[in-house]
Amino acid sequence: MADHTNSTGSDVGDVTALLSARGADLDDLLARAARRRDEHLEHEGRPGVVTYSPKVFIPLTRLCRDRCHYCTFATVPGRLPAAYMELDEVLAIAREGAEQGCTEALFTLGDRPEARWRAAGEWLAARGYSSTIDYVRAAAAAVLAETGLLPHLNPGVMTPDELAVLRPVAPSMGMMLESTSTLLVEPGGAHHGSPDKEPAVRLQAIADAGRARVPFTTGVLVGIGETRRDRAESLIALADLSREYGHLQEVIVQNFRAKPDTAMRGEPDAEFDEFVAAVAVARLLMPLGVTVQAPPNLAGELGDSADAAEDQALLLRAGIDDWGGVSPVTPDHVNPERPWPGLDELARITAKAGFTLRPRLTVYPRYQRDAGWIDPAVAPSVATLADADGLVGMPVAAR
Ligand SMILES: O=c1nc2n(C[C@H](O)[C@H](O)[C@H](O)CO)c3cc(O)ccc3cc-2c(=O)[nH]1
Ligand SMILES: C[C@H]1O[C@@H](n2cnc3c(N)ncnc32)[C@H](O)[C@@H]1O
Ligand code: MET
Ligand code: SF4
Repeated sequence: MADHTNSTGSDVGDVTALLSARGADLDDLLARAARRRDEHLEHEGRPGVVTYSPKVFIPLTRLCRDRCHYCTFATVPGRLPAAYMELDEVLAIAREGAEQGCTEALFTLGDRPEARWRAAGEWLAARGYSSTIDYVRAAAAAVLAETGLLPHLNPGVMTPDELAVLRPVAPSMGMMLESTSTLLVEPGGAHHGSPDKEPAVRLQAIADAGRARVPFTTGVLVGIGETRRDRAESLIALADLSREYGHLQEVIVQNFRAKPDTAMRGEPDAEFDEFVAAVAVARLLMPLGVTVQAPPNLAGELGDSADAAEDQALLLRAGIDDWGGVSPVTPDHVNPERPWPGLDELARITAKAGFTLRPRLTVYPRYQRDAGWIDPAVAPSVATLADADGLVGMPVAAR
């Protein structure tokens, strides 16, 4: 096999060419991707169904040892009331989510802040936690026990030991690959100063999650300075990991949106056609059974709901089958300037494209059906929320 051909036979050059499709070629690409999505939904036993996860967002800590140039989430101790949220604050958000019909508690946080910030280490030590991951475990266990919401853990790079510790308190976890580009870690690149964004480290962590049999969410961030070829390599790498371990339940294709207070504030947002082509290529490369997700709140010009609706329709044409977590309670703390569309609006746009919008759990139906994916300690919590299809049954508050 030639160097440029990966193990599953996708040629990096061919995939790169697909990513540059425009005009009639882009229309063809989208049509192929849409057919593949329909085949995927048929394969999963839910034809015509596009999903979302009703969630609350729990930003357990906004301190981080990394310095991604696009990120507005990470900050310094002086700008925060405390290094971490207290357990009662976490539970208050989860309880409100339960009342509003949410089934997911998304824990998204900075990577290993205690390695950089004294305030983080002190906060943890004062409460008897040995690390951020140790506190994530405690907070997820409390949410599960007190509210029934299912934790989806997105704490950055996890070691095999950490995956093992977290598995009993969460039916699913995730971490974006972002990109396989090593250039981004060099001076001037978006990942310079972010040791956890080293591509080899991230690929290893995703493989480790597969070996630990954790239903896993990953994806790529489009428009952070990577080339089309990098993007092709990134998506091929994810398809390969999916084939090897079977743990990739969903691949997120997320478009970079410049934030005012970040190093990349002056960079243009990802061009939408460029992004949509990446969504379609992700769909064509992933094995059947892998969901392709794009967030609805990063579509369209800020504040222009007609434009957002147009972009969302384009994402459905490009083969997505899921909108990710959408919250009636909390903002998207990663993209705080971008509010969630209302669920009625999202259902309308989804219906206009010919699909039914349905809520799902953090862990997809096939991982509930197949043995060995969900830890016995958390399986009853999943079963309580799931309907016969493995999607959301009754809202938590109604139980
Ligand atoms: O609201 C957000 N949710 C994000 N999610 C959550 C996602 O929308 C859902 O929680 C998952 O689909 C699980 O249901 C992520 C989850 C991951 O595992 C990895 C990355 C992300 C990124 C975001 C994000 O930027 N904003
Ligand atoms: C949680 C995930 O959010 C994504 N993320 C972080 N910052 C931005 C941004 N400015 N625009 C879009 N996505 C972003 C990264 O992919 C990260 O892994
Ligand atoms: C706001 S990013 C949240 C998760 C983690 N810090 C990562 O980048 O992977
Ligand atoms: S994107 Fe994640 S890892 Fe990077 S600085 Fe922000 S919180 Fe830290």
